[in-house]
Amino acid sequence: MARQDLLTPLRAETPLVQCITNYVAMNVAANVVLASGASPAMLHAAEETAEFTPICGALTINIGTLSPPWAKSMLLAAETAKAHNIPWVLDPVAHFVSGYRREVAQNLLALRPTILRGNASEILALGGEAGSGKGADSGDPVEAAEGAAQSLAQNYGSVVVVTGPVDFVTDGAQSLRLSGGSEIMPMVTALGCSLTALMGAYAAVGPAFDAAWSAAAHFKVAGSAAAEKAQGPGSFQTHFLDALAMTKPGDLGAVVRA
Ligand SMILES: Nc1ncnc2c1ncn2[C@@H]1O[C@H](COP(=O)(O)OP(=O)(O)OP(=O)(O)O)[C@@H](O)[C@H]1O
Ligand SMILES: Cc1ncsc1CCO
Ligand SMILES: [Mg+2]
Repeated sequence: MARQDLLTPLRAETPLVQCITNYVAMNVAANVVLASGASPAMLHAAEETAEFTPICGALTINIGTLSPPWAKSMLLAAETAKAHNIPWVLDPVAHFVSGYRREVAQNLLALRPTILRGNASEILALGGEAGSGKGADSGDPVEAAEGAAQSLAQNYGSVVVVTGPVDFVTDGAQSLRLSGGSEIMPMVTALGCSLTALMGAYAAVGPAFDAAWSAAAHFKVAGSAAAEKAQGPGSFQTHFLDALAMTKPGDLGAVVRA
């Protein structure tokens, strides 16, 4: 029997999601969350966290264009979300490229994110294994990071998602894979960051494991549909937003594999 996705509650509840993300992804991610059926707010000032984070359905944190004031906001927002039982998602972009970034990523991970999403190189390195990441881009196959994903899930109580040609989702006990999408997707910047934001939206309306695979499946379904119409990375972006909006509840289970 097909798994029940969370697209119906997402569109019914249109949750407010605080997305602390990088300068590259801000606009892309806000459009992705809106097109999919939720309400993004790209607020990151530490001074606003105490009032704003508690009224959100979820929080997402992406360290893509990290600097000290942002790191302070991220840690404060994650602590606030935890204190209010609000689900939060961590995207440790390129955390292995510097000691500073590694340290901030570890401090955030220690706050036990509800969902951790990264590409294979990011998840391998978080698990303490050597990878071949090139900045924000992955240089490793998803399968190579499955063991690290399972260990991280068990150690931090998080659902861990590794994205790539086939996505891997695990909570340390149960795992599944998602096929589909398009080879054009890694040629468009910030789609992974946008998926992280969408995972927050889904986490606001259902359990973490279902939220993680529903969001990842929404991207796979819309990515396949957009690729049929796109002529390249430029037109793909437009078709992808349209396809996210046109995806229907019940469409998502089709890309799930054991
Ligand atoms: N070769 C591929 N074929 C199909 N889908 C892909 C492929 N590569 C990535 N994707 C999809 O693209 C989306 C983004 O995943 P990706 O692993 O590229 O994130 P990322 O490296 O963190 O991206 P970024 O840092 O640019 O935001 C996911 O939905 C993933 O399933
Ligand atoms: C290209 C890039 N550089 C820092 S963050 C980002 C967006 C994709 O992760
Ligand atoms: Mg990324």
